Amino acid sequence: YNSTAETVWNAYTEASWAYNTNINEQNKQIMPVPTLPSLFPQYNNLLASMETTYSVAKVCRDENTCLPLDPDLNKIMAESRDYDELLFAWQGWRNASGRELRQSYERYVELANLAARSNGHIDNGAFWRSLYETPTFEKDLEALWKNLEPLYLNLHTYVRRALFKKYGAKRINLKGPIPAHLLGNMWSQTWSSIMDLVMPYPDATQIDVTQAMIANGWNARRMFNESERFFTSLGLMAMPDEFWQKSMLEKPTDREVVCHASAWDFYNRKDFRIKQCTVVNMDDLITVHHEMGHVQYFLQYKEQPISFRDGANPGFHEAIGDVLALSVSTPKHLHSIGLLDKVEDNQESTINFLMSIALDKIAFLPFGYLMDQWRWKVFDGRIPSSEYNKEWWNLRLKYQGLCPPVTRTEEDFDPGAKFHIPANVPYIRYFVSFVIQFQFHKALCEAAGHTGPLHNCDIYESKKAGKLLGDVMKLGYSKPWPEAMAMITGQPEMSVQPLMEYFQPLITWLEQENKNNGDILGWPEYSWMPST
Ligand SMILES: C[C@H](NC(=O)O)C(=O)O
Ligand SMILES: [Zn+2]
Repeated sequence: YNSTAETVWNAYTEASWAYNTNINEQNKQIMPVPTLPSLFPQYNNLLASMETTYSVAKVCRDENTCLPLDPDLNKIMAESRDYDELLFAWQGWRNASGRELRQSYERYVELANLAARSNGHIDNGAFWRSLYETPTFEKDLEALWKNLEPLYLNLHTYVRRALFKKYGAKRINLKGPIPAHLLGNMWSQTWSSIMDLVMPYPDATQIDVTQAMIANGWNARRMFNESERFFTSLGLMAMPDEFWQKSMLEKPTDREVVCHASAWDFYNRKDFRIKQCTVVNMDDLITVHHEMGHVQYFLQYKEQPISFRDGANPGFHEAIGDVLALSVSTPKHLHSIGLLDKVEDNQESTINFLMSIALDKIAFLPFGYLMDQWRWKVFDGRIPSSEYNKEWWNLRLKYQGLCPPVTRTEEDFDPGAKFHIPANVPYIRYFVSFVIQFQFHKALCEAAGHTGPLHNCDIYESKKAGKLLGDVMKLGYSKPWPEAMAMITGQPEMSVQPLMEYFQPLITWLEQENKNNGDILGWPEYSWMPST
């Protein structure tokens, strides 16, 4: 089986790569040709066409200026502070992507459930959850969220106050949800792009790495080289030559591609690639480490039988790169690679630094949690297609405290405006990753002999930390993930304690700040919407 599967999976992956890096009819046909005797050629075709619709969608200002998501609309969402310009990009993207996908998605749900049932699962959501081999998985996740919710509520209240200062009372209700297009990101999933609006201490150290990267002439290749250097500094593996020859590290100018970053295993133990439309900024430097973490995992488990060439659970695979990025993001490390001119070790700089990390890591948690809450209910029928968008916004309100800036209807299909929905990529893996990556970080910091606050830890050059991580990656999917968890952290469970420890100084500061401002946590005026 192993040798046959290697051949067949390699062929399919090559065909899929050809299509993802050059979207055209011919490559699409080659991909659904059932290299695997697939029962569902129409299923493969439907998946390909949904991913194509998403990846080629553009928003036109006028007949000769049409903007793709990557990099143009993402840049507007991150940098514009003009309420109406942000609304143009936000609404335009949902019209061009989500709306166009609603019909296909309804068919996809039927076929995905059919495929899952043909493999013995009650529905596709059950199949996705089965990969965690944890009977109490949903209960465990809810318990993690309940522990994290107070942290998110404090951040939400603080950011809402800052946006109130910027956009005023007509657009921000201090007792209501936040309009979803003002958070610096197309999906409001990470908020670090609005750090300038929420900076706790503007006179203290502020980490604007993007300017430094540009000023120091960084390019995509440099970003990947820096990431590789961090991995090898831990005694982990360098990228094989084929990686540098065959990866797509920048957006081509002569063809359509799927820009959403991804890492690829070609199942021949030699060929591993990343496809990323890299932009020179801090966000993408973190993404580079995220994707390189996937390739490191591929390299570490490549001698496993093909059935075990996967993460201990999907969350493990998403966490590896992010763990290293936690070290790279420290002022100390950024200074050592010439991206920060001075490191100040005082309370104000610490709060600024923790805020910049929290705007990505804490802000993300409710989004990471709700994405598959919505899909699990779609797959098991609790959310009928007639309520796709209503239930999506109910979850966005319940967990993220967001509201749409303009009225939504069932003509819209806002979940379809997020890559993973049309691309059939599960998402709870990122919620799991954002919790366990702090457990891994704490364990590796201890192995590296770090003393002092967890948020200052940089495991750079620690061979002990590298060995701890490498030994677990070598297992791949061959052992139950609690065993892998225990190998790293000394205990088998997911826990929010390391995350809370990391952010403790900020938690204290946020609680005090919100009290000083007389602000409430949450959004009791839940039906409020901004006046258009
Ligand atoms: C968090 C998730 N990361 C990824 O797809 O690699 C995302 O981008 O939405
Ligand atoms: Zn990933």
